[in-house]
Amino acid sequence: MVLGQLGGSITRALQQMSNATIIDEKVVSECLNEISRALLQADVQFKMVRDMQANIKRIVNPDDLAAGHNKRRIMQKAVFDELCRILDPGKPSYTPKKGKTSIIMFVGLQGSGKTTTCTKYAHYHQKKGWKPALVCADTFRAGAFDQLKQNATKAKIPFYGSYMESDPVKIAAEGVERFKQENCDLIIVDTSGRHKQEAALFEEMRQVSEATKPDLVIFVMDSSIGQAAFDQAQAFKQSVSVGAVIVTKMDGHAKGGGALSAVAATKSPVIFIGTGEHMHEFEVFDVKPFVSRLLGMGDWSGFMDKIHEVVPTDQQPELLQKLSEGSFTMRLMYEQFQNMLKMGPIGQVFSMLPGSSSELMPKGHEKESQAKIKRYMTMMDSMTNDELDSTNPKLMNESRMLRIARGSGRSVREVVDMMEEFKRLAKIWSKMKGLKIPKKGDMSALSRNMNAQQMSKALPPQVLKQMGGMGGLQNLMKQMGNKDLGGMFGGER
Ligand SMILES: Nc1nc2c(ncn2[C@@H]2O[C@H](COP(=O)(O)OP(=O)(O)OP(=O)(O)O)[C@@H](O)[C@H]2O)c(=O)[nH]1
Repeated sequence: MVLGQLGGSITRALQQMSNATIIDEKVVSECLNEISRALLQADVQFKMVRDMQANIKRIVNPDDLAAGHNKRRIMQKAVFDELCRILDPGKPSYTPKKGKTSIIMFVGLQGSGKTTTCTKYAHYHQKKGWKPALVCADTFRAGAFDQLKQNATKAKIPFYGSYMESDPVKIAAEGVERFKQENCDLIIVDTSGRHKQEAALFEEMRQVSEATKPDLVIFVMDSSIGQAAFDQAQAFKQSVSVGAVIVTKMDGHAKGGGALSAVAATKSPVIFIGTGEHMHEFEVFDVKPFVSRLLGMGDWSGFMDKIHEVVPTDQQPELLQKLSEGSFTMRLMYEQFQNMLKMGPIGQVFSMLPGSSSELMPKGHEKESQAKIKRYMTMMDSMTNDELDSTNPKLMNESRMLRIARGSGRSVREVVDMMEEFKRLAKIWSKMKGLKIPKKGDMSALSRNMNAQQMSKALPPQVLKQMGGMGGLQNLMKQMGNKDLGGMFGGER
Protein backbone atom coordinates (compact mmCIF):
# COMPACT_ATOMS: atom_id res chain seq x y z
CA MET A 1 0.00 0.00 0.00
CA VAL A 2 1.40 3.35 -1.02
CA LEU A 3 -0.49 4.91 1.87
CA GLY A 4 2.53 4.42 4.11
CA GLN A 5 4.42 7.03 2.08
CA LEU A 6 1.81 9.59 2.99
CA GLY A 7 2.40 8.88 6.68
CA GLY A 8 6.14 9.29 6.12
CA SER A 9 5.78 12.64 4.36
CA ILE A 10 3.46 14.02 7.03
CA THR A 11 5.73 12.82 9.81
CA ARG A 12 8.71 14.49 8.14
CA ALA A 13 6.80 17.76 7.72
CA LEU A 14 5.89 17.74 11.42
CA GLN A 15 9.44 16.87 12.37
CA GLN A 16 10.81 19.82 10.38
CA MET A 17 8.34 22.14 12.06
CA SER A 18 9.19 21.02 15.57
CA ASN A 19 12.91 21.35 14.78
CA ALA A 20 12.51 25.06 14.02
CA THR A 21 13.75 27.31 16.81
CA ILE A 22 11.03 29.88 16.37
CA ILE A 23 7.59 28.78 15.38
CA ASP A 24 5.90 31.59 13.55
CA GLU A 25 3.12 31.70 11.01
CA LYS A 26 5.58 31.12 8.18
CA VAL A 27 6.86 27.87 9.69
CA VAL A 28 3.32 26.68 10.35
CA SER A 29 2.30 27.54 6.76
CA GLU A 30 5.29 25.69 5.36
CA CYS A 31 4.43 22.65 7.43
CA LEU A 32 0.80 22.78 6.28
CA ASN A 33 1.86 23.19 2.64
CA GLU A 34 4.08 20.17 2.94
CA ILE A 35 1.23 18.11 4.44
CA SER A 36 -1.13 19.33 1.71
CA ARG A 37 1.33 18.31 -1.00
CA ALA A 38 1.54 14.84 0.53
CA LEU A 39 -2.25 14.51 0.62
CA LEU A 40 -2.56 15.62 -3.01
CA GLN A 41 0.02 13.07 -4.01
CA ALA A 42 -2.07 10.43 -2.25
CA ASP A 43 -4.97 11.44 -4.53
CA VAL A 44 -6.99 13.30 -1.93
CA GLN A 45 -9.18 15.75 -3.82
CA PHE A 46 -7.79 19.27 -4.21
CA LYS A 47 -10.80 21.03 -2.69
CA MET A 48 -10.74 18.76 0.33
CA VAL A 49 -7.07 19.46 0.91
CA ARG A 50 -7.67 23.18 0.66
CA ASP A 51 -10.58 23.03 3.14
CA MET A 52 -8.59 20.88 5.48
CA GLN A 53 -5.68 23.32 5.40
CA ALA A 54 -8.01 26.21 6.21
CA ASN A 55 -9.62 24.25 9.06
CA ILE A 56 -6.29 23.32 10.62
CA LYS A 57 -5.14 26.92 10.42
CA ARG A 58 -8.29 27.93 12.27
CA ILE A 59 -8.01 25.20 14.90
CA VAL A 60 -4.30 25.49 15.61
CA ASN A 61 -3.66 28.59 17.61
CA PRO A 62 -0.13 29.96 16.86
CA ASP A 63 0.25 30.78 20.58
CA ASP A 64 -0.14 27.08 21.38
CA LEU A 65 2.78 26.42 19.12
CA ALA A 66 5.06 28.77 21.04
CA ALA A 67 8.09 27.43 22.88
CA GLY A 68 7.34 25.06 25.72
CA HIS A 69 4.27 23.58 24.09
CA ASN A 70 4.29 20.32 22.27
CA LYS A 71 3.97 21.71 18.76
CA ARG A 72 4.24 18.52 16.89
CA ARG A 73 1.57 16.83 18.95
CA ILE A 74 -0.82 19.71 18.48
CA MET A 75 -0.38 19.72 14.71
CA GLN A 76 -0.46 15.96 14.43
CA LYS A 77 -3.66 15.77 16.39
CA ALA A 78 -5.22 18.48 14.22
CA VAL A 79 -4.32 16.54 11.05
CA PHE A 80 -5.56 13.31 12.60
CA ASP A 81 -8.87 14.86 13.66
CA GLU A 82 -9.42 16.49 10.27
CA LEU A 83 -8.84 13.25 8.37
CA CYS A 84 -11.17 11.40 10.74
CA ARG A 85 -13.77 14.11 10.28
CA ILE A 86 -13.64 13.75 6.48
CA LEU A 87 -13.88 9.97 6.64
CA ASP A 88 -16.73 9.97 9.13
CA PRO A 89 -19.88 11.36 7.51
CA GLY A 90 -21.49 11.54 10.93
CA LYS A 91 -24.22 8.98 10.40
CA PRO A 92 -23.81 5.22 10.17
CA SER A 93 -25.08 3.38 7.12
CA TYR A 94 -28.16 1.16 7.16
CA THR A 95 -27.27 -1.96 9.13
CA PRO A 96 -28.99 -5.18 8.08
CA LYS A 97 -30.40 -7.32 10.88
CA LYS A 98 -29.90 -11.06 11.01
CA GLY A 99 -33.16 -12.94 10.48
CA LYS A 100 -34.92 -9.99 8.84
CA THR A 101 -34.83 -9.69 5.02
CA SER A 102 -32.57 -6.90 3.73
CA ILE A 103 -31.98 -6.15 0.07
CA ILE A 104 -28.54 -4.81 -0.74
CA MET A 105 -27.78 -3.49 -4.21
CA PHE A 106 -24.20 -3.14 -5.44
CA VAL A 107 -23.27 -0.47 -7.99
CA GLY A 108 -19.97 0.62 -9.53
CA LEU A 109 -18.00 0.89 -12.74
CA GLN A 110 -16.93 -2.18 -14.69
CA GLY A 111 -13.83 -3.75 -13.25
CA SER A 112 -14.17 -1.96 -9.91
CA GLY A 113 -14.41 -5.36 -8.23
CA LYS A 114 -18.18 -5.29 -7.76
CA THR A 115 -18.91 -8.95 -8.47
CA THR A 116 -15.99 -10.13 -6.33
CA THR A 117 -17.08 -7.80 -3.54
CA CYS A 118 -20.70 -9.04 -3.63
CA THR A 119 -19.45 -12.55 -2.89
CA LYS A 120 -17.02 -11.37 -0.23
CA TYR A 121 -19.85 -9.47 1.46
CA ALA A 122 -22.12 -12.52 1.31
CA HIS A 123 -19.37 -14.81 2.57
CA TYR A 124 -18.50 -12.46 5.44
CA HIS A 125 -22.10 -12.55 6.66
CA GLN A 126 -22.55 -16.25 5.99
CA LYS A 127 -19.66 -16.98 8.36
CA LYS A 128 -21.52 -15.04 11.01
CA GLY A 129 -24.61 -17.19 10.64
CA TRP A 130 -26.59 -15.18 8.08
CA LYS A 131 -28.49 -16.67 5.17
CA PRO A 132 -27.27 -14.63 2.19
CA ALA A 133 -28.16 -15.05 -1.51
CA LEU A 134 -26.79 -13.51 -4.70
CA VAL A 135 -28.73 -12.18 -7.68
CA CYS A 136 -26.86 -11.45 -10.93
CA ALA A 137 -28.59 -8.54 -12.64
CA ASP A 138 -25.57 -7.86 -14.84
CA THR A 139 -26.76 -8.75 -18.33
CA PHE A 140 -24.36 -6.35 -20.02
CA ARG A 141 -21.07 -8.16 -19.58
CA ALA A 142 -20.92 -11.61 -21.11
CA GLY A 143 -19.56 -13.92 -18.47
CA ALA A 144 -20.74 -11.85 -15.50
CA PHE A 145 -23.30 -14.51 -14.55
CA ASP A 146 -20.72 -17.28 -14.88
CA GLN A 147 -18.33 -15.37 -12.63
CA LEU A 148 -20.96 -14.83 -9.96
CA LYS A 149 -22.13 -18.42 -10.26
CA GLN A 150 -18.59 -19.72 -9.86
CA ASN A 151 -17.86 -17.52 -6.85
CA ALA A 152 -21.22 -18.32 -5.25
CA THR A 153 -20.82 -22.06 -5.76
CA LYS A 154 -17.36 -22.00 -4.23
CA ALA A 155 -18.70 -20.19 -1.19
CA LYS A 156 -21.88 -22.32 -1.08
CA ILE A 157 -24.15 -19.31 -1.44
CA PRO A 158 -27.44 -19.64 -3.36
CA PHE A 159 -27.56 -17.54 -6.52
CA TYR A 160 -30.02 -16.49 -9.22
CA GLY A 161 -29.39 -15.38 -12.80
CA SER A 162 -30.11 -16.26 -16.40
CA TYR A 163 -28.21 -16.90 -19.63
CA MET A 164 -31.29 -16.17 -21.73
CA GLU A 165 -33.02 -13.20 -20.15
CA SER A 166 -31.57 -9.86 -21.23
CA ASP A 167 -33.67 -7.58 -19.05
CA PRO A 168 -31.73 -6.90 -15.83
CA VAL A 169 -34.77 -5.38 -14.14
CA LYS A 170 -36.79 -8.55 -14.65
CA ILE A 171 -33.97 -10.79 -13.37
CA ALA A 172 -33.39 -8.60 -10.33
CA ALA A 173 -37.08 -8.56 -9.39
CA GLU A 174 -37.47 -12.31 -9.90
CA GLY A 175 -34.31 -13.12 -7.95
CA VAL A 176 -35.27 -10.94 -5.03
CA GLU A 177 -38.76 -12.45 -4.95
CA ARG A 178 -37.37 -16.01 -5.04
CA PHE A 179 -35.00 -15.43 -2.14
CA LYS A 180 -37.64 -13.62 -0.11
CA GLN A 181 -39.76 -16.77 -0.41
CA GLU A 182 -36.77 -18.79 0.77
CA ASN A 183 -36.41 -16.57 3.83
CA CYS A 184 -32.92 -15.36 3.00
CA ASP A 185 -32.02 -12.48 5.27
CA LEU A 186 -29.45 -10.84 2.97
CA ILE A 187 -30.40 -10.60 -0.70
CA ILE A 188 -27.50 -9.13 -2.64
CA VAL A 189 -28.12 -7.73 -6.13
CA ASP A 190 -25.11 -7.33 -8.43
CA THR A 191 -25.76 -4.79 -11.19
CA SER A 192 -24.04 -4.07 -14.50
CA GLY A 193 -20.97 -1.93 -14.78
CA ARG A 194 -19.77 0.07 -17.77
CA HIS A 195 -16.34 1.30 -18.72
CA LYS A 196 -17.30 4.86 -18.02
CA GLN A 197 -20.23 6.71 -16.59
CA GLU A 198 -22.94 6.49 -19.19
CA ALA A 199 -26.55 7.57 -19.20
CA ALA A 200 -27.69 4.02 -20.09
CA LEU A 201 -25.93 2.55 -17.05
CA PHE A 202 -27.50 5.02 -14.68
CA GLU A 203 -30.96 4.56 -16.15
CA GLU A 204 -30.67 0.78 -15.81
CA MET A 205 -29.43 1.14 -12.23
CA ARG A 206 -32.37 3.39 -11.38
CA GLN A 207 -34.83 0.89 -12.80
CA VAL A 208 -33.28 -2.04 -10.93
CA SER A 209 -33.42 0.03 -7.78
CA GLU A 210 -37.09 0.85 -8.35
CA ALA A 211 -37.95 -2.78 -8.99
CA THR A 212 -36.09 -4.23 -6.01
CA LYS A 213 -36.44 -1.38 -3.47
CA PRO A 214 -33.06 -1.97 -1.82
CA ASP A 215 -32.58 -1.17 1.86
CA LEU A 216 -28.99 -0.21 1.10
CA VAL A 217 -27.12 0.70 -2.09
CA ILE A 218 -23.38 0.08 -1.83
CA PHE A 219 -21.05 1.92 -4.18
CA VAL A 220 -17.96 -0.15 -4.99
CA MET A 221 -14.89 1.86 -5.93
CA ASP A 222 -11.47 0.79 -7.12
CA SER A 223 -8.96 2.58 -4.87
CA SER A 224 -6.58 3.21 -7.74
CA ILE A 225 -8.82 5.59 -9.68
CA GLY A 226 -7.19 8.55 -7.97
CA GLN A 227 -8.47 12.06 -8.43
CA ALA A 228 -11.45 10.82 -10.50
CA ALA A 229 -12.97 9.31 -7.33
CA PHE A 230 -14.98 12.33 -6.28
CA ASP A 231 -16.76 12.88 -9.61
CA GLN A 232 -17.40 9.18 -10.10
CA ALA A 233 -18.88 8.71 -6.64
CA GLN A 234 -20.99 11.82 -7.01
CA ALA A 235 -22.38 10.65 -10.37
CA PHE A 236 -23.57 7.40 -8.78
CA LYS A 237 -25.01 9.19 -5.76
CA GLN A 238 -27.06 11.44 -8.04
CA SER A 239 -28.70 8.46 -9.75
CA VAL A 240 -29.36 6.08 -6.87
CA SER A 241 -29.36 6.66 -3.14
CA VAL A 242 -25.90 5.34 -2.29
CA GLY A 243 -25.76 4.63 1.45
CA ALA A 244 -22.32 3.07 1.87
CA VAL A 245 -19.00 2.68 0.10
CA ILE A 246 -16.65 -0.27 -0.28
CA VAL A 247 -13.16 0.53 -1.52
CA THR A 248 -11.42 -2.34 -3.33
CA LYS A 249 -7.84 -3.21 -4.24
CA MET A 250 -6.33 -1.54 -1.22
CA ASP A 251 -3.61 -4.18 -1.43
CA GLY A 252 -2.19 -2.86 -4.70
CA HIS A 253 -0.41 0.35 -5.53
CA ALA A 254 -3.42 2.43 -4.66
CA LYS A 255 -2.81 5.65 -2.86
CA GLY A 256 -6.03 5.36 -0.94
CA GLY A 257 -6.84 9.06 -0.87
CA GLY A 258 -9.75 8.37 -3.19
CA ALA A 259 -11.56 6.77 -0.26
CA LEU A 260 -11.75 10.16 1.40
CA SER A 261 -13.21 11.65 -1.77
CA ALA A 262 -15.85 8.92 -2.11
CA VAL A 263 -17.05 9.55 1.44
CA ALA A 264 -17.22 13.29 0.84
CA ALA A 265 -19.07 12.85 -2.46
CA THR A 266 -21.64 10.34 -1.24
CA LYS A 267 -21.84 11.51 2.38
CA SER A 268 -21.80 7.81 3.19
CA PRO A 269 -19.30 5.84 5.24
CA VAL A 270 -16.80 3.33 3.92
CA ILE A 271 -17.93 0.06 5.50
CA PHE A 272 -15.41 -2.47 4.16
CA ILE A 273 -12.20 -2.51 2.16
CA GLY A 274 -11.04 -5.18 -0.26
CA THR A 275 -7.45 -6.24 0.25
CA GLY A 276 -7.00 -8.99 -2.34
CA GLU A 277 -8.66 -11.21 -4.88
CA HIS A 278 -9.60 -13.94 -2.44
CA MET A 279 -12.84 -14.30 -0.57
CA HIS A 280 -11.42 -13.65 2.89
CA GLU A 281 -9.39 -10.60 1.81
CA PHE A 282 -12.04 -8.26 3.06
CA GLU A 283 -11.85 -6.06 6.15
CA VAL A 284 -14.33 -4.07 8.14
CA PHE A 285 -13.37 -0.43 7.82
CA ASP A 286 -12.76 1.61 10.97
CA VAL A 287 -11.94 5.28 10.64
CA LYS A 288 -9.47 5.79 13.48
CA PRO A 289 -7.20 2.80 12.92
CA PHE A 290 -7.24 3.60 9.19
CA VAL A 291 -6.11 7.17 9.76
CA SER A 292 -3.49 5.95 12.24
CA ARG A 293 -2.11 3.72 9.53
CA LEU A 294 -2.42 6.50 6.97
CA LEU A 295 -0.24 8.64 9.21
CA GLY A 296 2.19 5.78 9.70
CA MET A 297 1.28 5.41 13.36
CA GLY A 298 0.77 1.64 13.44
CA ASP A 299 -2.33 -0.03 14.71
CA TRP A 300 -1.77 -1.27 18.20
CA SER A 301 -5.40 -1.08 19.05
CA GLY A 302 -6.17 -3.68 16.38
CA PHE A 303 -3.71 -6.08 17.93
CA MET A 304 -4.90 -5.53 21.48
CA ASP A 305 -8.57 -5.59 20.56
CA LYS A 306 -7.97 -8.89 18.79
CA ILE A 307 -6.58 -10.34 22.01
CA HIS A 308 -9.62 -9.17 23.92
CA GLU A 309 -11.95 -10.37 21.19
CA VAL A 310 -10.67 -13.84 20.42
CA VAL A 311 -8.96 -15.11 23.55
CA PRO A 312 -11.34 -16.50 26.17
CA THR A 313 -11.30 -14.26 29.24
CA ASP A 314 -9.77 -16.92 31.48
CA GLN A 315 -6.85 -17.44 29.08
CA GLN A 316 -6.10 -13.75 28.57
CA PRO A 317 -3.99 -13.10 31.69
CA GLU A 318 -1.76 -16.10 30.98
CA LEU A 319 -1.14 -15.22 27.36
CA LEU A 320 -0.55 -11.56 28.12
CA GLN A 321 1.78 -12.48 30.96
CA LYS A 322 3.82 -14.67 28.63
CA LEU A 323 3.89 -11.96 26.01
CA SER A 324 5.08 -9.38 28.50
CA GLU A 325 7.83 -11.66 29.83
CA GLY A 326 9.11 -12.05 26.30
CA SER A 327 10.73 -15.38 27.15
CA PHE A 328 9.89 -18.03 24.66
CA THR A 329 10.24 -21.73 25.34
CA MET A 330 9.84 -24.89 23.33
CA ARG A 331 6.75 -25.67 25.39
CA LEU A 332 5.21 -22.35 24.44
CA MET A 333 6.02 -23.08 20.79
CA TYR A 334 4.37 -26.49 21.16
CA GLU A 335 1.23 -24.93 22.63
CA GLN A 336 1.14 -22.33 19.86
CA PHE A 337 1.48 -25.02 17.21
CA GLN A 338 -1.36 -26.93 18.81
CA ASN A 339 -3.47 -23.80 18.69
CA MET A 340 -2.48 -22.97 15.14
CA LEU A 341 -3.49 -26.43 13.99
CA LYS A 342 -6.80 -26.10 15.73
CA MET A 343 -7.00 -22.50 14.49
CA GLY A 344 -7.81 -21.82 18.10
CA PRO A 345 -8.00 -18.29 19.40
CA ILE A 346 -4.44 -18.07 20.68
CA GLY A 347 -3.30 -19.35 17.31
CA GLN A 348 -5.01 -16.40 15.72
CA VAL A 349 -3.33 -13.95 18.05
CA PHE A 350 0.01 -15.63 17.56
CA SER A 351 -0.42 -15.34 13.82
CA MET A 352 -0.90 -11.60 14.17
CA LEU A 353 2.57 -11.08 15.58
CA PRO A 354 4.59 -9.57 12.73
CA GLY A 355 6.31 -12.25 10.68
CA SER A 356 5.17 -15.18 12.75
CA SER A 357 2.78 -17.25 10.73
CA SER A 358 3.10 -15.84 7.24
CA GLU A 359 6.47 -17.59 7.02
CA LEU A 360 5.47 -20.64 8.97
CA MET A 361 2.17 -21.04 7.17
CA PRO A 362 2.41 -19.22 3.85
CA LYS A 363 -0.87 -18.72 2.02
CA GLY A 364 -1.63 -21.50 -0.43
CA HIS A 365 0.75 -23.93 1.32
CA GLU A 366 -1.35 -24.64 4.37
CA LYS A 367 -1.25 -28.41 3.91
CA GLU A 368 2.55 -28.64 3.68
CA SER A 369 2.88 -26.22 6.55
CA GLN A 370 0.54 -28.23 8.73
CA ALA A 371 2.52 -31.37 7.98
CA LYS A 372 5.72 -29.52 8.92
CA ILE A 373 4.22 -28.29 12.18
CA LYS A 374 3.07 -31.83 13.00
CA ARG A 375 6.62 -33.10 12.35
CA TYR A 376 8.02 -30.47 14.67
CA MET A 377 5.52 -31.51 17.34
CA THR A 378 6.50 -35.16 17.01
CA MET A 379 10.12 -34.16 17.58
CA MET A 380 9.16 -32.04 20.56
CA ASP A 381 7.35 -35.08 22.01
CA SER A 382 10.82 -36.61 22.38
CA MET A 383 12.13 -33.70 24.39
CA THR A 384 12.55 -33.69 28.17
CA ASN A 385 10.69 -31.26 30.41
CA ASP A 386 13.94 -29.38 31.00
CA GLU A 387 14.41 -28.91 27.30
CA LEU A 388 10.82 -27.83 26.78
CA ASP A 389 10.94 -25.24 29.54
CA SER A 390 14.41 -23.85 28.87
CA THR A 391 14.85 -20.36 27.48
CA ASN A 392 18.48 -21.07 26.63
CA PRO A 393 18.95 -22.24 23.03
CA LYS A 394 22.52 -23.31 23.84
CA LEU A 395 21.10 -26.13 25.95
CA MET A 396 20.30 -27.96 22.74
CA ASN A 397 23.71 -29.44 22.04
CA GLU A 398 24.59 -32.07 19.45
CA SER A 399 23.97 -35.10 21.64
CA ARG A 400 20.53 -33.84 22.67
CA MET A 401 19.62 -33.23 19.04
CA LEU A 402 20.80 -36.72 18.09
CA ARG A 403 18.69 -38.21 20.87
CA ILE A 404 15.59 -36.28 19.76
CA ALA A 405 16.10 -37.34 16.13
CA ARG A 406 16.40 -40.98 17.14
CA GLY A 407 13.48 -40.83 19.55
CA SER A 408 11.15 -39.28 16.99
CA GLY A 409 12.36 -41.20 13.97
CA ARG A 410 13.30 -38.00 12.14
CA SER A 411 16.62 -36.82 10.73
CA VAL A 412 19.05 -34.58 12.61
CA ARG A 413 18.65 -32.05 9.79
CA GLU A 414 14.96 -31.77 10.65
CA VAL A 415 15.74 -31.25 14.33
CA VAL A 416 18.16 -28.48 13.36
CA ASP A 417 15.45 -26.91 11.16
CA MET A 418 13.03 -26.99 14.05
CA MET A 419 15.58 -25.27 16.31
CA GLU A 420 16.04 -22.56 13.67
CA GLU A 421 12.28 -22.02 13.58
CA PHE A 422 12.27 -21.86 17.37
CA LYS A 423 14.98 -19.17 17.35
CA ARG A 424 13.09 -17.14 14.75
CA LEU A 425 9.85 -17.25 16.72
CA ALA A 426 11.65 -16.55 20.01
CA LYS A 427 13.08 -13.41 18.44
CA ILE A 428 9.65 -12.19 17.37
CA TRP A 429 8.20 -13.06 20.77
CA SER A 430 10.96 -11.21 22.60
CA LYS A 431 9.93 -7.97 20.90
CA MET A 432 6.88 -7.99 23.09
CA LYS A 433 8.96 -8.07 26.27
CA GLY A 434 7.93 -5.52 28.83
CA LEU A 435 4.65 -4.87 27.16
CA LYS A 436 2.24 -3.79 29.88
CA ILE A 437 -1.25 -4.69 28.90
CA PRO A 438 -3.82 -1.93 29.26
CA LYS A 439 -7.43 -2.39 30.16
CA LYS A 440 -9.68 -2.91 27.17
CA GLY A 441 -9.76 0.19 25.00
CA ASP A 442 -7.18 2.19 26.97
CA MET A 443 -4.47 2.40 24.36
CA SER A 444 -2.80 5.45 25.79
CA ALA A 445 -1.87 3.32 28.79
CA LEU A 446 -0.18 0.91 26.42
CA SER A 447 1.77 3.66 24.75
CA ARG A 448 2.85 5.05 28.13
CA ASN A 449 4.09 1.67 29.20
CA MET A 450 6.30 0.96 26.22
CA ASN A 451 9.64 2.60 25.85
CA ALA A 452 10.95 3.74 22.48
CA GLN A 453 13.31 0.80 22.28
CA GLN A 454 10.51 -1.74 22.73
CA MET A 455 8.28 0.11 20.31
CA SER A 456 11.03 0.38 17.68
CA LYS A 457 11.54 -3.37 17.85
CA ALA A 458 7.88 -4.04 17.43
CA LEU A 459 7.32 -1.67 14.53
CA PRO A 460 7.87 -2.84 10.97
CA PRO A 461 11.25 -1.40 9.80
CA GLN A 462 9.73 0.66 6.98
CA VAL A 463 7.30 2.34 9.39
CA LEU A 464 10.14 3.13 11.77
CA LYS A 465 12.08 4.64 8.88
CA GLN A 466 9.14 6.78 7.91
CA MET A 467 8.88 8.05 11.47
CA GLY A 468 12.40 9.38 11.23
CA GLY A 469 14.15 6.37 12.80
CA MET A 470 14.83 6.03 16.50
CA GLY A 471 15.12 9.82 16.96
CA GLY A 472 11.75 10.48 15.38
CA LEU A 473 10.17 7.73 17.41
CA GLN A 474 11.65 9.00 20.67
CA ASN A 475 10.25 12.45 19.94
CA LEU A 476 6.89 10.95 19.27
CA MET A 477 7.02 8.84 22.41
CA LYS A 478 7.68 11.92 24.50
CA GLN A 479 4.38 13.25 23.32
CA MET A 480 2.58 10.07 24.12
CA GLY A 481 2.19 10.63 27.82
CA ASN A 482 -0.77 12.77 26.90
CA LYS A 483 -4.11 11.01 26.95
CA ASP A 484 -5.27 12.84 23.82
CA LEU A 485 -2.79 11.01 21.70
CA GLY A 486 -4.36 7.72 22.67
CA GLY A 487 -6.95 8.43 20.00
CA MET A 488 -4.31 8.21 17.32
CA PHE A 489 -3.87 4.63 18.25
CA GLY A 490 -7.56 4.02 18.06
CA GLY A 491 -8.05 4.07 21.83
CA GLU A 492 -10.43 6.07 23.93
CA ARG A 493 -10.12 9.80 23.77
N1 LIG B 1 -5.98 -7.17 -5.81
C1 LIG B 1 -7.31 -7.09 -5.72
N2 LIG B 1 -8.05 -7.45 -6.77
C2 LIG B 1 -9.39 -7.36 -6.66
C3 LIG B 1 -10.02 -6.92 -5.47
N3 LIG B 1 -11.36 -6.94 -5.68
C4 LIG B 1 -11.55 -7.40 -6.95
N4 LIG B 1 -10.36 -7.66 -7.54
C5 LIG B 1 -10.11 -8.12 -8.91
O1 LIG B 1 -10.53 -7.12 -9.83
C6 LIG B 1 -10.97 -7.69 -11.04
C7 LIG B 1 -12.35 -7.16 -11.41
O2 LIG B 1 -13.27 -7.63 -10.45
P1 LIG B 1 -14.78 -7.97 -10.81
O3 LIG B 1 -15.40 -8.40 -9.55
O4 LIG B 1 -14.86 -8.84 -11.97
O5 LIG B 1 -15.27 -6.53 -11.24
P2 LIG B 1 -16.73 -5.98 -11.54
O6 LIG B 1 -16.75 -4.60 -11.03
O7 LIG B 1 -17.77 -6.90 -11.07
O8 LIG B 1 -16.75 -5.94 -13.09
P3 LIG B 1 -18.07 -5.96 -14.01
O9 LIG B 1 -18.86 -7.16 -13.60
O10 LIG B 1 -17.50 -6.10 -15.36
O11 LIG B 1 -18.77 -4.69 -13.79
C8 LIG B 1 -10.93 -9.19 -10.82
O12 LIG B 1 -9.77 -9.71 -11.39
C9 LIG B 1 -10.89 -9.35 -9.30
O13 LIG B 1 -10.25 -10.52 -8.89
C10 LIG B 1 -9.18 -6.52 -4.35
O14 LIG B 1 -9.63 -6.10 -3.28
N5 LIG B 1 -7.84 -6.64 -4.55
